[in-house]
Amino acid sequence: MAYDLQKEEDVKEYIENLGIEYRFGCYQEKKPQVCHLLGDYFEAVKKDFDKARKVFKSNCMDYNYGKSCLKIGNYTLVGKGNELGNVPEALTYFEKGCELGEPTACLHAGMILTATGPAITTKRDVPKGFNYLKSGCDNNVDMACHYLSGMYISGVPKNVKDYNPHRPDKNKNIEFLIKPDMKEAFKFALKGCELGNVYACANVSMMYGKGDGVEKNPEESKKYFKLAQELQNAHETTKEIGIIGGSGFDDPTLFENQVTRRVTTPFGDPSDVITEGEIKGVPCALLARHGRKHQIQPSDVNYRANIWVLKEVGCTHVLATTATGSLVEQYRPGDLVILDDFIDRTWGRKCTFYDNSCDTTRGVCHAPMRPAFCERARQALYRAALARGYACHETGTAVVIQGPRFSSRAESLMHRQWGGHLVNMTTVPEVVLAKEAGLSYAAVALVTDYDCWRENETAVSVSEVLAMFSKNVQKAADVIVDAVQILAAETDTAYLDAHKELVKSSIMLKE
Ligand SMILES: CSC[C@H]1O[C@H](OP(=O)(O)O)[C@H](O)[C@@H]1O
Ligand SMILES: Nc1ncnc2[nH]cnc12
Repeated sequence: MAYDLQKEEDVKEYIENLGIEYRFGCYQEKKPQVCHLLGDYFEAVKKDFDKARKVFKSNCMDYNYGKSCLKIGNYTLVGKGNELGNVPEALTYFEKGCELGEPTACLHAGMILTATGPAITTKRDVPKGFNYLKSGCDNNVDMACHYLSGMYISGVPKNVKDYNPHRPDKNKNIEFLIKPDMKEAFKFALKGCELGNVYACANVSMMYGKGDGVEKNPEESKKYFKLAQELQNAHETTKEIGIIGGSGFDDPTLFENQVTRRVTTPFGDPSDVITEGEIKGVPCALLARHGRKHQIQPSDVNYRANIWVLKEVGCTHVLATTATGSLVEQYRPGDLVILDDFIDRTWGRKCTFYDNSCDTTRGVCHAPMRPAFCERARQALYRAALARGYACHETGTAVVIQGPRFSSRAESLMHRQWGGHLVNMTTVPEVVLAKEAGLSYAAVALVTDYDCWRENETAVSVSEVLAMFSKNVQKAADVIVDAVQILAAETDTAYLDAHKELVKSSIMLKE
């Protein structure tokens, strides 16, 4: 029958029939391509992730369909709901997917096998991982080529602990599994760039500029720099929105068509995998600030890698959640607050990209902190909260303490006197680094407790924070989901350029 897809009833019927057709094609006719479509249907239309997972798994294992192996690998890597990800199991699916000719699965298998860092639970096998990455790159996965290029730029040490990323001169005598080789690095960067990877183009430009692995050529350097800029701008107008989930907030089921990627950065590994997908059609990327198992304490979070990775996957905005204590009576547990300022009480955290540890961020960056947060992103969060009818305060100053301990009573009273409304442990340096990265950044705080300043009341505890957060987490999720839509619908994006210009004008660099 012919459907008029302008009509709601026809669309509904069409979608139902599609489900029937896919079930028939998969269960009766046993066609793997149709089973994959059925999995997508369960995931994207029915939002029934358990069914989708079962279909993808069986289609990978029983019918050897590579694309389904990639899907079930991603599901297994991220975990779902309260179920945690299982990296070794995910790896088996990616390896199988790669062997079945699905090149993105090769990228994921290669990244897992070569990755290092606290979140890695698989045995490192660099030669095997290298081969997977090579196969991904040979089959035109730009990120695989970029990753290989990075391996050759720095070399891959046999023992990661021997390696000093900031002092190349100290690495001369250590044993490498892959020796630094700028010629190879250039070859892979060039291919990554040709495939449209902005960071690979930036590396090609750098190598031509310095004569690293290729003859020095300022003209070519400029050409590739321009290409990198163009690719970056093209990315940025697509408005991918990064979400940093704080304590109690890391729900990838918000996403449609999700894939996960384990991406590293010049500043080390981010807290966990990046989950990319869409929220009602808007491209988004989610990162759990403390890792999905909440295994990283506030002062050990690699904030630089977290912000960098979101920028690297193409985010223009970052919306963050944070669980906060209240320092004033009117900000009650359960309320939302859109942060507009902070007082920094942290110490020893890496709070700038511009410390000469990375070639792409040279000079000294004196970023202005008034306003600290992006006003447009803040307003999007606030409008979203109001439209939902949630108790939400339009402004609030967060005192950011070092943690992991909570404040003493005397400190809490002092923070109140300073004019703080809220207290947490993570907004600095996250907001500062987002500013340096030229991103539009805002944070919705969920008030979980009254810290410890009130007379005759027990002091805050982790169980209180988590219980309050989980009771109200839906509010934070709703506000983020709606703010994503508001930001994506905006046509005047001059403020995004202003963020980037601000960074440029804040950098001091003598040529
Ligand atoms: C779990 S209690 C303290 C912890 O909660 C907040 O985390 P996040 O900002 O990531 O939501 C607070 O900043 C502390 O890190
Ligand atoms: N009272 C508090 N102090 C610091 N961080 C917090 N996160 C939630 N409540 C907090």
